[in-house]
Amino acid sequence: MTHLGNYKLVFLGDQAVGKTSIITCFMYGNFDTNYQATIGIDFLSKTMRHEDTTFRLQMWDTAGQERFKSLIPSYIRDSSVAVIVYDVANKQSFINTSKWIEDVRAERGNHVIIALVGNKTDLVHRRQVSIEEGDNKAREFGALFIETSAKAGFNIKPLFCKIASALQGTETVTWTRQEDLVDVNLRPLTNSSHSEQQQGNCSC
Ligand SMILES: Nc1nc2c(ncn2[C@@H]2O[C@H](COP(=O)(O)OP(=O)(O)OP(=O)(O)O)[C@@H](O)[C@H]2O)c(=O)[nH]1
Repeated sequence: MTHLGNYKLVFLGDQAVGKTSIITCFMYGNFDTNYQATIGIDFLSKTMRHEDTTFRLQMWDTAGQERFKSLIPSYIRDSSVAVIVYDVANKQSFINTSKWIEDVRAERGNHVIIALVGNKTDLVHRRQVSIEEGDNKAREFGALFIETSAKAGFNIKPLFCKIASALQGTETVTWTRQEDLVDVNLRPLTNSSHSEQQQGNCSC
């Protein structure tokens, strides 16, 4: 049976890691090399279909700049998903994800899906964070994990499919079992990295 879920997603992470670019790629299938810092918080919404469910995703794109930090906690409080982004070519942005994850857990406990996202995989020769490091941190914090390139349109749709699968899981199980279910549900999707996903194509 088709039904509609309404979910709030908050995008967090350091300045210039690619939060806006990931959302723009997902929404419009394009990429802008010019950097325009997000001022405060931006809002976009998109409806996506996953299996027999239609999801309305309300996406809150936060600014990585320090001066806007005070705005963020109220958006964390309201969201059922936190997408925490780092740049695989910027080690410090990866280190700083721990603080974001801790903030989200402190506010929402287990009542939140956290997706850790290593962006800019196209910067192959500048990589400072391995897939293993990303995966280990995600496991440590009970988060989903995926690497993306907004520039190449790589793994962007699968990121949102992973999130949709996890949200579907939360409808049928209690929160304490959520992490088990996410593991089981998402295993087939983790293989999607063998080929670059075309924008608009959803592998799930
Ligand atoms: N090479 C490469 N560059 C990217 C990628 N994603 C984003 N960028 C570039 O990185 C810069 C910052 O991207 P944004 O999407 O604005 O980053 P942000 O995290 O939203 O930044 P704030 O709004 O300051 O928090 C821009 O110049 C983008 O073109 C990517 O996957 N690969």
